[in-house]
Amino acid sequence: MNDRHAYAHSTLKKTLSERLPLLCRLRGWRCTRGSFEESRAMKAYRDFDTVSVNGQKEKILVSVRLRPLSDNEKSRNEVSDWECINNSTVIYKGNNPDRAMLPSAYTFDRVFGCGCPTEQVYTEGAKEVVFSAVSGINSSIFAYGQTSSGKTYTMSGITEYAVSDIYDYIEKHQERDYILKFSAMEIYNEAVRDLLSLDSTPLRLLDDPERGTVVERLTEEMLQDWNHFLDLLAVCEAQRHIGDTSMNQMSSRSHQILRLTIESSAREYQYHHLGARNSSTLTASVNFVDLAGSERASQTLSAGTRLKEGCHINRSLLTLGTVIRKLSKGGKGHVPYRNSKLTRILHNSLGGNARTAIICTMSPARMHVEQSRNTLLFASCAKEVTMNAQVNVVMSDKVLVKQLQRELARMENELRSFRTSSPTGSCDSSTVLREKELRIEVMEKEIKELTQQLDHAQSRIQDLLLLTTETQRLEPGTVKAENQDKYYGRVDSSNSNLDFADNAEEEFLLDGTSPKLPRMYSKIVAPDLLSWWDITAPKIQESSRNDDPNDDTEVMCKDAPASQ
Ligand SMILES: Nc1ncnc2c1ncn2[C@@H]1O[C@H](COP(=O)(O)OP(=O)(O)OP(=O)(O)O)[C@@H](O)[C@H]1O
Repeated sequence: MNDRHAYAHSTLKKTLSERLPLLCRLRGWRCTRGSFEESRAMKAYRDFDTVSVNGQKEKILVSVRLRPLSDNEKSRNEVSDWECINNSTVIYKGNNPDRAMLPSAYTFDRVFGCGCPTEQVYTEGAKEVVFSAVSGINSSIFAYGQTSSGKTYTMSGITEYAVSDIYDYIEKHQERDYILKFSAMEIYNEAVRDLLSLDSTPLRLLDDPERGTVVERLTEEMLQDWNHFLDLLAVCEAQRHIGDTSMNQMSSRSHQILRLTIESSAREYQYHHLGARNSSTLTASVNFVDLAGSERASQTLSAGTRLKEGCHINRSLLTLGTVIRKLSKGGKGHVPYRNSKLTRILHNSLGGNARTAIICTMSPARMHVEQSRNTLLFASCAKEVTMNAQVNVVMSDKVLVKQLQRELARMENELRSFRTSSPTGSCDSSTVLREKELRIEVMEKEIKELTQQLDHAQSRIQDLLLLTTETQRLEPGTVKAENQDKYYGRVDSSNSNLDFADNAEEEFLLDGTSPKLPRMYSKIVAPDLLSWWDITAPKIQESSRNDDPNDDTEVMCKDAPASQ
C-alpha cells in the first residue's frame, strides 16, 4: 500500500467509524462486528460491516414426519404403532403394558403422516425458515432421527425444493442482484471433509471471534444456475460416506451439511426508489443438515468399520442431544458445543443467530418404538430452544462508501432545499451574522473596560500590600504617613492618669510619637489615608512607666472622620 492509498485508507476508516454508527442510530439499526472473509489489515474498519436489525427471539420450528412401513419392516410383519391424529399431534397406539406410564400423545408445530409428500413437509415445515436467508437471516434445516427413518429422503427433497424456490424468487425480484454460493461438508468419524473437493484430507476448524467456528479451506462454489446446483449435489452424493447396514442399504455414515449462501444488493437504479435501508447488501446462509442416524449395534448388526462409524455417530448425536437439552432449559451454565465437531460447526444454528427448523423422522414400526420415543424426546426439547435471529446487512467497502456518499448527498440536498424553500433564508442568516458581529464588538469594549479596571485595582492592591509590609515593619511608638509632617489625634484621657486634656487634639511628631504619650503607647498603625486618631489614653502604673513592650494597655486607632 503506497502513501496515497494509506492516506485514503485511513480517511475512509475515519469516515466510516465516525459516520456509520450515526447512520445506524438514525435508522434504528444495531451495529455489530463484521462477518466476512477478510485480511487482518482490512478488519480494522470492517468492525462496522455487519449491521443487525430487529434481533428477534423465537423458538425452533419442530416437525415430525412419520414414514410408511418399509418393505423390510412389512416383511417382518411389523405393525404401525404411531399415528398422526391431526396437524400437530402424533399418538402412540400400541398397548404395551410396560409403556403405560409413558405419554401417548406428542404435540409439535407440525406433524406429517406417512401419506404426506415431501413437498408439503418443505412448504409447511421448512420454507418460511429457508426464506429467511433471502432477507439476510441465517437459517438451518435439520433432519434428525434413527437410522432408516427417512432423513436423507426428506432432506434431499427439501434442499431441492428450497433452492428451486429461491431461484424462482430471484427471478421475480429483479430489483436486486443476487449471488448464490454453495459449499458442502461431511463429518465422518469426527473428521470434517470437503464434499466438493477430491482431496479427502480432514479440514481444520478455526475459532473466529466474529464468525464463530469456521471450516478452513472449505470450497465455496459460486452457483451459476439450477443445473450447476444439481451437478454439485451429485458430486456431494458421490463423495458422501454411505454404507450398507441391515437397517438401511444406503445408510449415511456421516453428518452432511450443505450450505447455500445468498448475497443480495439493490441494483444501482433502484437505490432511490428503495431507500437506503432496502438498498443494503444482505448476506445469509442456509444450512441443510442431514444427520447420520442413531443406531443400535444389535439392530444394525454392525461390526468393524460400521460399528466404529456407529460409535462416532452415536457419540456426536449424544452431544447434540445434550446441547439441545441444555439450551431448552435456557442455556444457563456450560453448553458443551465443543464436545463434537457437529455442534461446534452448528453452534449458531443451535441457539444462536439463526432461524432453525428441525424435522424429526420416525419409523412407525413397533420394533423401533424405543428409538422413536427418543426421537420425540429430542424433538420436545428442541421445541423449547430459543433462537436469536438477526438480519445481516453486509457492506463491502465499495458499497459502504457509495452508500455514505449517497447519504451525504441526500443530506446536502435536504439542506439546500430547506434554504431555498425558506424565502427569507439567506437574508435571515446575514442579519443574524450582523447581530452577532455587533454583539461581539460590544463585548470586546466591555472586556477592554473591565481589563482597565482590573489593572487599576491590581495596582491599588499592590500599593496596599506594600504599605502593609512597611507598617508591619514599624517599630513600637512610630507612626508613618506619606506627605504629612504632622498628625493630630483626639485623646480621650478621662480614664487616664496621663497628662492629656479631655478630647484635646494632640500633636504627633513626624515619627508618630506624641511628646505627651509614652513611647510604647504611641504604637499606632497608620495606613496612608489616616490622619486622625482617637486615642484612649491608658492608665499607667508608675512602675510600668517604662518601655515595656509587653504592656497590654489598649491603644485604639480609628479612621479619621470623612469631614476631616
Ligand atoms: N416418507 C417416506 N416415504 C416413502 N419412503 C421413504 C420415506 N422416508 C424414507 N423412505 C425410504 O426409507 C428408506 C430409508 O430412508 P433414508 O435413507 O432417507 O433414511 P435415513 O434416516 O437417512 O437413514 P440413515 O440414517 O441410515 O442414513 C429409503 O429407502 C427411503 O426411500
